Amino acid sequence: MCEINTIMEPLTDHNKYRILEDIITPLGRLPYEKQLILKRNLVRDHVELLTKKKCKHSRILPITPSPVLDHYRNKDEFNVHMGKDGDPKTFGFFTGNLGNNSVFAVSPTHLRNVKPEHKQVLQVFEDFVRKSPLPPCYLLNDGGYWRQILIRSNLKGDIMAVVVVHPRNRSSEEINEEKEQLIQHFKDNNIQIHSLYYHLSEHVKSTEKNSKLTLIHGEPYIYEDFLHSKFRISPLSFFQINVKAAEVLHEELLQLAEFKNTNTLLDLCCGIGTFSISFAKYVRNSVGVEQSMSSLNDALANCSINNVHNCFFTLGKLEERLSSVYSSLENVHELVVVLNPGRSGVHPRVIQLLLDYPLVNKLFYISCKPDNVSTARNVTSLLGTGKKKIKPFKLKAFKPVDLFPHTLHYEMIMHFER
Ligand SMILES: C[S@@+](CC[C@H](N)C(=O)[O-])C[C@H]1O[C@@H](n2cnc3c(N)ncnc32)[C@H](O)[C@@H]1O
Repeated sequence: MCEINTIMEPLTDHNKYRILEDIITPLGRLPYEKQLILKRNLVRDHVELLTKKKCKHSRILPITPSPVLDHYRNKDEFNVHMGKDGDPKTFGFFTGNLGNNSVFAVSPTHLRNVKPEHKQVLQVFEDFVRKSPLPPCYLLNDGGYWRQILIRSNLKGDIMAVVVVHPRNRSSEEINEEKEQLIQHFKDNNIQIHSLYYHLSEHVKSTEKNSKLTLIHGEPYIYEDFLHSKFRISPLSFFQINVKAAEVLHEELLQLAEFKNTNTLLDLCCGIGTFSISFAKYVRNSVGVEQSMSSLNDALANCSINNVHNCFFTLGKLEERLSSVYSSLENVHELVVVLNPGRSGVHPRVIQLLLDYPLVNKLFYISCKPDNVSTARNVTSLLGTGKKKIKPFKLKAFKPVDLFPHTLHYEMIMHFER
């Protein structure tokens, strides 16, 4: 599924790159110091929204800047649509207005947060698709084939690409021929792809559960050096997009958490295990919960790669697994919870389970979208349900970290205790 960036100004072939910059990197023309001042004010607004103006501003710690400003995105999804120049096989971000049927794909060429290597892979892939006799797929029922390319990379420059196509009723011979030609095309253009996958998907949102992902060239994984560990990343696993700033986020959390070697860390929404594994040496043990099989398998592999033996991981949705995780905990003295869900927060049941469990007294809620309504609901519930028997949490501090320079986004660590 792809987001459409709605615009007011009519899009033309001349203004398309500027408009895309204004949408994706709206702060990009300001010096970084000014961007941080603006974000500081944004953080205050969000804190007022989250706490209904009840929080003292002194609890808001200064925003930590990102150590890298440009070309930091290690993952991009480019979808196909009509280009403003009339080319029906244009890959990029969708811009326009669904209401009057004027959606166009605009190439990321001018975006300063996108890596040049990603732009180059995209360009070579788009050339291939434009020469292909197979049509683009804008809608699931339009008979088209080419849909999307997902490009990710590590700091070393290894590239992983996932080409998403709609198989229709094309024969496997025809699809295999397309795959071979694509591999050859990348070689002919001197593009080295470390891992090249093909994803046959008949669904709006292509996931590991609903459709088949096949490695067609190279190695199955890329690896990233992160803090003092090494992390395996599968094509559909979550990994923070700005690696160097994510390291800063982990360091900030480490300072706030003041872990003791008697602590058990509950790493909720643990992804490929970066919190558990990075903090393994500071705590007695940790338990991670994650709903994505691909991320969880990476987390397990990452423990062995890093020789870590005190982290345990369990697969499932938090709202379904948390009670049994509590039951499995043995000799726990002090729990520290790190909850790091996606932009829409967690199910209210998760918050209730956290409130109900007497050993949860220190909790860090990390959000990339603190102004989201569901996140705000999660925070409000943690601060008090109105039920007398349940002790609510207090907010000790807000620590924003800028993971997304030039955009209006940042990560917020919210420190709760009771
Ligand atoms: C923002 S990512 C954070 C991952 C990890 N903490 C990190 O920093 O790399 C959110 C993760 O939560 C997982 N997730 C989202 N909702 C979940 C749920 N209800 N139960 C378990 N995991 C969930 C997603 O699959 C994703 O891997």
